[in-house]
Parts: sequence; C-alpha cells; structure tokens
Amino acid sequence: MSLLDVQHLTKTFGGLTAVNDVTFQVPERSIISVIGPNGAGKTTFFNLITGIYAPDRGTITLAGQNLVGLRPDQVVSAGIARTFQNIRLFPSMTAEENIMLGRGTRLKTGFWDAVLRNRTFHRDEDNAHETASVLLDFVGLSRWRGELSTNLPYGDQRKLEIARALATTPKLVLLDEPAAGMNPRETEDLKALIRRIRDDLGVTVVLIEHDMRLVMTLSENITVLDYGTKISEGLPHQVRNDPRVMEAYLGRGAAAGEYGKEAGQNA
Ligand SMILES: Nc1ncnc2c1ncn2[C@@H]1O[C@H](COP(=O)(O)OP(=O)(O)OP(=O)(O)O)[C@@H](O)[C@H]1O
Repeated sequence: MSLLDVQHLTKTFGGLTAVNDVTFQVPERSIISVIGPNGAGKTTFFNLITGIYAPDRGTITLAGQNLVGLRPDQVVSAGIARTFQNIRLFPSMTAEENIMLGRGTRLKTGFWDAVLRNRTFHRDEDNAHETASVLLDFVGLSRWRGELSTNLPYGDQRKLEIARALATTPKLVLLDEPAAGMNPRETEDLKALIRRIRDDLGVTVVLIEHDMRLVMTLSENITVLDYGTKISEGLPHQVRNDPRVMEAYLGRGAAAGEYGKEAGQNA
C-alpha cells in the first residue's frame, strides 16, 4: 500500500488551473522527486498536501487517513513535515531553539530507536534539549548548537530546516528545493543526508528539485508536472528520455539548459 495516495487532485486560482487532475502515489520508505519547469504547480501541489490550500477536487490520504480538510498543524500531527523553498528559520533564535520549535508532536519510539541506535539515551519525552541535540548531530550541525541560525552558512541553514522538520517525527517529509543555492559539495552532503533520513530513520522523502543531477541520482521515481498536469512519471532514465519532458523544459527557456545539461550528464 502507498504511504501517500493522491487521487485526481485539482486546484484552480481564478481562471488558472495550478494543479490539474494529478494522481500520485508514494510507497513507504521511498525517495520520490517532483520536477517541472517554473510555474508547473509543484509548490501548489505541496501546499495542497500540507493543508495550506484546500483542493477543488481530489483525495489525499496518508497511510489510509484522509488529509483533505485538515489544518496544516493537523497534517503535521498526521505525519507529514515539510521544508520551504525560501528558508523559514527564526533568525534571532539559535540552531537548537529552531529545532525545539519543530518538536510539536509526541515522540515515537520506533523513530527514536532508529535515530539513537547504539547510543545510551534515557528517554525523557520532555527533554527538548536532548531532542535538539540528537537531531543536530544527525544532520551534522552539532557545532552550531548555540549559534543564531542566521549566522549559519547557507547550506547548513537548509539542513537545520530539515532537522526542524524531523523533530515532528514525521512518516513523510516534503522538501521544497532543498538544494537551492547550495554549492556542489553541499549538494553532495545533502544527498547523503536524504538517504540517511530514509535508510536510518525510515522516513519517506518527496522532494521538489531543479538540480537535475541530484534528482536523477537520488530518486527512485520521478513525477513531472507541466502547467499543473502530470506529463510523465517513472524511473529516472525513463523520465530523462521522455520526449514530453524535454519538450516541456525546452519550451521554458532558461530551465531547458538546466534540464538538458544536467540530466544528460547522468545518463
Ligand atoms: N496563491 C496563488 N494565487 C494565484 N496564483 C497562484 C497562487 N499560487 C500559485 N499560483 C500560480 O499557480 C501556478 C503554479 O505555481 P507554483 O508556485 O505551484 O509552481 P512551481 O512549479 O512551484 O514553480 P517554481 O518552480 O517556479 O517554484 C503559477 O502560475 C502561479 O503563478
């Protein structure tokens, strides 16, 4: 059974159909990417899943639980966390405090067993400092614990956002352009982190990403949106070679170079 099951999702803004009859399924413990040219509807799709917008039509379920009609905080409680395209940390709070803010729901034993593995840990569900510390360690940011988040290097701010999302003990994490603005080394680190989130924590990952090298090497399955419609779906090599996908990117100027060059390099 799919962890996330989206059927015929549609959202219009005035006369514009931003998401058009999209069906999308995410198996548990998978890493899936959603790609498409600028304005294709990717962020709107995430906003529908996370309760920021209500769909005009369609259904969304997580592990069989209906999500349509839930508020964003209720969607988090149901097990979906996300990061945003533009970093949304609290700049005047430390790295640790930012993570503590994300820790909204009760801790789940399986999740923490996975995070902590062989470390000795006296489980204290109210110990937010310990929670933050474990997550800072997991994402490799322990040295920044007491630093204001605004002082962290850009790539580390993105990782901190991911740690904050993980603090909600999600089943599924949605990452909106996690590699945006990262240099190649930071992107490689990010790729390893995303794999560990899935492999070590058992958390399913869906990402929106423009970095085709990352998408093609990390994703098990890729869904392509264009003008709100799903135009392709499949394994990385299938999507890369799909003429509809090339056509969609070529029709949108700047993104075409990005797609053609990066996707081709990983053939
Ligand atoms: N709140 C809104 N009101 C009106 N139109 C919107 C709203 N949100 C998104 N849109 C429109 O919906 C379409 C899809 O936008 P969306 O941001 O989902 O695309 P995207 O694929 O995430 O783009 P990008 O890759 O540039 O981030 C665009 O035409 C956008 O202008």
